Amino acid sequence: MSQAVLHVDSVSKSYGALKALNEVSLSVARGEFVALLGPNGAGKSTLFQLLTGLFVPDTGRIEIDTHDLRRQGSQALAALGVVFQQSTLDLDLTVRANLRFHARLHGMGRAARERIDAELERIGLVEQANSPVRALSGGNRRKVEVARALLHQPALLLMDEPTVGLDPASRRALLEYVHELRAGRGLGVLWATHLVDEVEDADRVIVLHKGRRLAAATPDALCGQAGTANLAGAFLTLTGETPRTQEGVVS
Ligand SMILES: Nc1ncnc2c1ncn2[C@@H]1O[C@H](COP(=O)(O)OP(=O)(O)OP(=O)(O)O)[C@@H](O)[C@H]1O
Repeated sequence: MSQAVLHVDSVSKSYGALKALNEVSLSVARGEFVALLGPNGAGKSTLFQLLTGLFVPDTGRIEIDTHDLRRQGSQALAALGVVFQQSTLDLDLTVRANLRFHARLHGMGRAARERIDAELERIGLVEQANSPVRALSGGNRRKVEVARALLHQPALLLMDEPTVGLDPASRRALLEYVHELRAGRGLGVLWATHLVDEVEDADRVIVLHKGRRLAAATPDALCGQAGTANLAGAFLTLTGETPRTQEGVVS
């Protein structure tokens, strides 16, 4: 496998008596799209909070683009782009102003303007650059968040349930867009979701359940291991929970 842009080694995190993550290990290689599939409460958000440095793991180790998050925090976080579950755009600022604010936070200086123009071009929103974010559709707002996360050219993109609240067409478009980015830029992607149909085209799927990593394999291998015809069946077999898709519960 090519060089890992994310390496999580035996990480645990408890809230009081509740073990939200129990010795979870995983990796993401450069140019790899890894789906983190888990039902509500599996520990996905907790893992993302550890990966973004908001919390510190009780035990275990996290490396981003070969930098230890604990000992080389600035370098590790500089290699990271994040799209959170809840939008963090300022709706009253223009698209460009939102991007400029992020560029300043990353100390991008003169490079910022060129990078902002390049990302606006890529997402096809050059004409909306000076419109307030509030005027954009939900799908386009998400694209602005991805563009923002990529401004400083990270090696790893974290997406925490990024399609929540989007209509089916916008969900598909966002997923396809991130798959293209991964292929075109050699970007490592960790995409957390509770929807099985979002992980079908992933290079690898990691199944997280009640804080434990139950499986990590290609979608085909996962079905093979579970002895099922599709991922929904594999998810049910592995977790005992009813799988969900964009359309709702799989019957
Ligand atoms: N700050 C907290 N204090 C106490 N318990 C928490 C806290 N945050 C999460 N938990 C618990 O830890 C477990 C994992 O939650 P987490 O939010 O990481 O899961 P998740 O997979 O992201 O689920 P969801 O999609 O519902 O957010 C759950 O049982 C949750 O109730």
